[in-house]
Amino acid sequence: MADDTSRERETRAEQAHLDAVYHRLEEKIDEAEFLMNDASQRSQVGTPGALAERDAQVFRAGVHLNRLNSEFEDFLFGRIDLLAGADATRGQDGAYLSVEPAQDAVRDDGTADIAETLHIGRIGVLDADYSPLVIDWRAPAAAPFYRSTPLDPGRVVRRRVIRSKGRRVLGVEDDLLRPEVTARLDGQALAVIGDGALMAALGRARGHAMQDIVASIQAEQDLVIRAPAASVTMVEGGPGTGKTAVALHRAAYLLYQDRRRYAGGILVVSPTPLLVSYTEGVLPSLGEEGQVAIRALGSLVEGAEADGYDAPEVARLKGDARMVRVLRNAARGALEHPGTPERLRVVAYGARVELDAEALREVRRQVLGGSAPVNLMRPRARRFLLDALWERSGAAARCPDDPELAADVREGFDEDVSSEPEFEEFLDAWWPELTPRRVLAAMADERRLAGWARRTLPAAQVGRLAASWAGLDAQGYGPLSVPDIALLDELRVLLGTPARPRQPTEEELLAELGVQEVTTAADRSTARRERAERLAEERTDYAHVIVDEAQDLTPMQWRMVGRRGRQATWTVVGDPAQSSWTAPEESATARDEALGNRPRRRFELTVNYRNPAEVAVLADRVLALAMPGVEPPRAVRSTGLEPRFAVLPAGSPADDVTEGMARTVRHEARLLLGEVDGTVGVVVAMGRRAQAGEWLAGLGDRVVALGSLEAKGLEYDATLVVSPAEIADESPAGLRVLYVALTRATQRLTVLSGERDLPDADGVPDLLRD
Ligand SMILES: Nc1ncnc2c1ncn2[C@@H]1O[C@H](COP(=O)(O)OP(=O)(O)OP(=O)(O)O)[C@@H](O)[C@H]1O
Repeated sequence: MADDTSRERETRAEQAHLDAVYHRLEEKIDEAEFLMNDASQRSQVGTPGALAERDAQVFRAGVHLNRLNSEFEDFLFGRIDLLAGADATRGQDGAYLSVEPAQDAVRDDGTADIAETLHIGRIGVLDADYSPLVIDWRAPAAAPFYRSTPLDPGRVVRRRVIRSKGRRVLGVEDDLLRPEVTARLDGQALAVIGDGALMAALGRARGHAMQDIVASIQAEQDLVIRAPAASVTMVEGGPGTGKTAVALHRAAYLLYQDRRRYAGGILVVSPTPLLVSYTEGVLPSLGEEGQVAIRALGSLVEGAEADGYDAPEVARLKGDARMVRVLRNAARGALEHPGTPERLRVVAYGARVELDAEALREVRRQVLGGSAPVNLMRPRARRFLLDALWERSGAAARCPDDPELAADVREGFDEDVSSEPEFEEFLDAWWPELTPRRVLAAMADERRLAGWARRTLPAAQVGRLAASWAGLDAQGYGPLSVPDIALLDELRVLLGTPARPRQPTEEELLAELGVQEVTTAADRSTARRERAERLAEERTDYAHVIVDEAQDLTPMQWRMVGRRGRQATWTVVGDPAQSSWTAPEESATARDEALGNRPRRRFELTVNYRNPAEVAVLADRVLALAMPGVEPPRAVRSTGLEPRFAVLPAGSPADDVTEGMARTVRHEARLLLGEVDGTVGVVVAMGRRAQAGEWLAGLGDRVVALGSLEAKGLEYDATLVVSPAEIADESPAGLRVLYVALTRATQRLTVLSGERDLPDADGVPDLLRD
């Protein structure tokens, strides 16, 4: 361990490097600004070639300035000191390419010289002489910063994490990867400061936003982040192993590595809006914005947004792949509605022709014999109606023998009928253009739904399903739950969207009027940006799709997500032991269908960075009940703070809200708030969500109440888990949901039991006893 003076000396040395980096950044900002000015002066020139060049320059300089001006909390965060490499070629970023040390890098007496020092940061910066001042964390030369371990150090002797804020270096933490070597740098012995950066990072207080882990990515995580973008990268790992963090860093890595390819957009699918807002800041902190869309499962369909939950049995039905058949029937059946006309009367060639209800039913049956989406069958419906009318009119019998003449007569008949406004009105009412929402609204009618679900869903469950949509109006607007969004997406495909004549753009209208467009470069760049934003919003097919908490996607949700990455490469991260979906095998089948026969690469993460060992031990008992035989991840940290067990006041039945329960939860939450600097999460059964929010009123914004399903993916410095038995009993996947609840704490855990939990004399509930 180094003394204070060497700590100060090392910090000062890093400060000098950071000063040099900022000096260089300022030079580059000046250069970029000069380019911008120069470009705008060239706008006077006015030839088309010069204008295009000016636009390109302004664009490049703008991007550059933007990146340099970004507020980086710790722009420079790492450093590695390396032995001489086995070969002496340099890569594009000025660093030596060799991963392995030269044979004579370490002398026989165990001494060695540091041959190269690399600083690692959020973006790369070259000095004026093209030597690397900072290496981008995603560049190949930065990989040893993450990959080297004492077992396999490669050229790295010392790995250093630099903590800084703005332009000030606050401190350094070192790991010595070759403790057996006595290394010298510029003639001085290599100092080693602190106990390593990982523990320092893990111990810090949490806020309501996830932090990036760029300074302390571990080797097994780095393998995933930098895995080649081959078809499907599957990552499994227990709670707290960094799956979400790794997935987000991988998005940034892919963009760095092949920006052109991923300009097609990266979609990150997250289970809840809470997790979306928790993770949203990570990519901007890595210097990436714009190309990555993080969306909750309830926000994947344009124009519909849901964050509500259904009762477990209803959610189970809505997620089941059998819903496809029900929806197909509904999409067709919903063509008939209370106002559907039962008779078609037209005048053709001066005579009245009529189709009655029976005839219309037969025509509808024939039209639906096709396989096209329902809304796209309208032209077919028109044709079949005309055929039926022609048949009924008897005109066929009076037709001339000459086929050409006969065709003319028939064409005249069709035109005659079609020109009647009544015919169009009839068609609109008889084959209306359906929207997914309208069909969902139709499914709220239990009798109709029973017909569409016959032979598919058990009759006894249809009523509950229909009742879940009772709040929708006839157009399908009203409260939606998250599983409804996948149903709307399926309906969107089953119904299809008829092509509409394209509206001319404003520019085209102006051009038609002979008006010359007069715009500035700034106007055009705004227009370009707006167009890009609009495209991003409308985008439904991505170049890469990352699915977080993949174990929770229902078969219907896999179908929805699969449609967004038909040509994509994929990263799928999850943990079967945390699945709140009741039929995980069905989900796995649906996942395999969505991913098709693309080759898979599998990775496993094995270390729990979130929970202290004291918390993990307790959670592992529930894991053993929920998934016997599954190996839990290894917790790397221990705090010496045992979880606390408290019991609700005697006589307050756990399934009845009482003053006592409210008081106890409040009291325990307050205790935890006093014990940690950061956040406190109070996790209750879904049925208690609303009440729990009220219990905590006035305790400030460091504490939040969560239903068990909402806790997915999140973490808090301290967690209060209220009645494990209530959480476990709430659904067939309840034990796995409880496992999620128990693995949210980074420091402290309190478990509060009611009578139903059968606590022992120490207050330990039945489910958590050894
Ligand atoms: N290498 C690392 N350095 C510092 N912190 C890390 C590292 N890896 C993970 N963490 C931290 O551990 C915590 C858990 O990470 P994350 O939420 O990504 O795990 P997860 O596997 O997605 O968990 P869960 O399955 O419970 O959702 C986060 O606070 C994350 O910042």
